[in-house]
Amino acid sequence: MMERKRVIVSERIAEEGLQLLRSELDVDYRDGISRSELLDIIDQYDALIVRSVTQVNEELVKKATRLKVVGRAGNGIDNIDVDACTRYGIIVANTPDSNTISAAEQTISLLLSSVRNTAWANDVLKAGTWDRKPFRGTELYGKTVGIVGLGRIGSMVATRLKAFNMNVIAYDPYIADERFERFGAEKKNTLEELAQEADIITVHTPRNEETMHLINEDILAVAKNGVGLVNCARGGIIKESAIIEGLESGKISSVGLDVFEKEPATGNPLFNYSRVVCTPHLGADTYEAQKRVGENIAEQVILALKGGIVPNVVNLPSVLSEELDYLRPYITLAEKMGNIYYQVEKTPISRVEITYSGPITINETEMLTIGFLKGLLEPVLWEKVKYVNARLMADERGIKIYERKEEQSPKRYKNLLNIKIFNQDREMELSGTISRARNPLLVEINGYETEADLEGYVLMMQNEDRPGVIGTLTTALGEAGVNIAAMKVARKTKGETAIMILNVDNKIEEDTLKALTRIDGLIGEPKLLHF
Ligand SMILES: NC(=O)C1=CN([C@@H]2O[C@H](COP(=O)(O)OP(=O)(O)OC[C@H]3O[C@@H](n4cnc5c(N)ncnc54)[C@H](O)[C@@H]3O)[C@@H](O)[C@H]2O)C=CC1
Ligand SMILES: O=C(O)CCC(=O)C(=O)O
Repeated sequence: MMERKRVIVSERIAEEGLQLLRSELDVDYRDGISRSELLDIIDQYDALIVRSVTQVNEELVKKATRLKVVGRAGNGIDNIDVDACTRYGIIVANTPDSNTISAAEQTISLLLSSVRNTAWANDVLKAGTWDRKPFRGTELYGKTVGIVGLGRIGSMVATRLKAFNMNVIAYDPYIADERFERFGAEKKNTLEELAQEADIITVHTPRNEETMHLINEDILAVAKNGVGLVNCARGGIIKESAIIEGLESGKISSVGLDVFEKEPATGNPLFNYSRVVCTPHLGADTYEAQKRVGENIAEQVILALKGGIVPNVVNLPSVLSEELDYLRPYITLAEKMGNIYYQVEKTPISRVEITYSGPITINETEMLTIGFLKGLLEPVLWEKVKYVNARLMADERGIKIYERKEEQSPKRYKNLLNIKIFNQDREMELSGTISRARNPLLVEINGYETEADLEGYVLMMQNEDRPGVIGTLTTALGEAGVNIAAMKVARKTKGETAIMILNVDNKIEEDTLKALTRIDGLIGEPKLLHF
């Protein structure tokens, strides 16, 4: 029986996700495991599932010799060194759509409770004082909310706040104008412009070098007096020391925070301010979101361990799942075409030119190129090359890749992949498509037209185009106990050279291959390829 793959789950995920994992994998559920223990044992696992606390950095990845996939049960990936994972060929997958509704609702909750002093009043009342004076709040009606980052969550916040009759303005330099229109947000070209007009600013960007302390003293200096702030994205996007300054000066009148510069946050100086409402990173903590997140990450990790192409891989181009279903056979085709070169040649490659043609070009073809590169490098790098690091590895080897798309296929096949591989002396040219049964088909090699299945063992050789050569070869194979499943012969000009491509049922031993070279009329060494 095949040994089950092992996954360690280092933070709390929903039971539904755990159940799914247990149906296929050996699961170690170690919520809250110490860093040192995780570092000690990580080399025993094929997969790691984390939330926002576990730091998946180079230190961990280096020790994780078996690790194939890191599943981020959630959205933000700022606790994961994606580049390090990519270098080590580890897939990073997350669940970007599973908790966005909850995060948007938590934003609204923090916004309302901060402008109405709900948490502060709650504390005072429960401590025994009935007093209404200090807690007078402000309405949202007719006010302006400034949304920084109009992505998945920012746009949900926009549509929800419209229902409060708020005027929505937004700053997001990376999206098309059409998106502002779609969510009824007035576009602001600079953060300063947004700050000057907003009564409340809420941030919904990822945290990175560019967005760390995005809202700082300088932005607050141009903001309206009495501005409200909400951060349900990542700690530090609004600079905490600037918030304190603004609260002290009266510039800021309310703050809602779900996230902090340092988490877990205990004893944060912001906790001393009554006008600051805080929650311990609860944006995604609803039953619904956690069920979705848990199930989704479990599905992706299982799929990744089976070698499948996973929908939300962070270190691969994103492809919609319906698109992926259509592209999958072409990715396999590209991978198998790539697999040919180093099984036939031993010379380093300088350049590859790939032309995609036909209706397939409407789609994002990046995954096909990645599949090709993975297949290309596999015979030399074995298991070290994965989809996630294939481009990087090709780059490290100085292989330049040029890609083109043509609407019309130049041949009778609807969709065609034409690949030219150049080494210092010559070029190998391959064309391929997929068959009706959606299997990979090589339709041309170095100008010889053929139709060969790239499956199992494939024998390729050149021969003189004259009577008797094929017969002698097939007899020799038969005598060696090799069964031929399919055979294609192709020539360019009658009487010159031809090529033969044979699908055979079993591996051909070295001695038999050597013996074939002695057949009169065969040119060069026959090559046995395996797919
Ligand atoms: N509190 C919580 O529990 C949760 C927090 N989050 C956090 O919410 C944030 C947003 O998540 P999504 O909406 O899913 O991300 P998203 O990727 O869909 O949207 C982010 C938007 O920010 C924009 N952006 C990037 N840099 C910017 C900049 N310098 N200025 C203005 N806009 C910029 C992008 O163009 C994009 O439209 C992330 O930081 C995520 O980690 C997500 C889920 C739960
Ligand atoms: O609850 C969590 O794991 C954190 C959620 C979050 O911040 C995210 O998904 O980005």
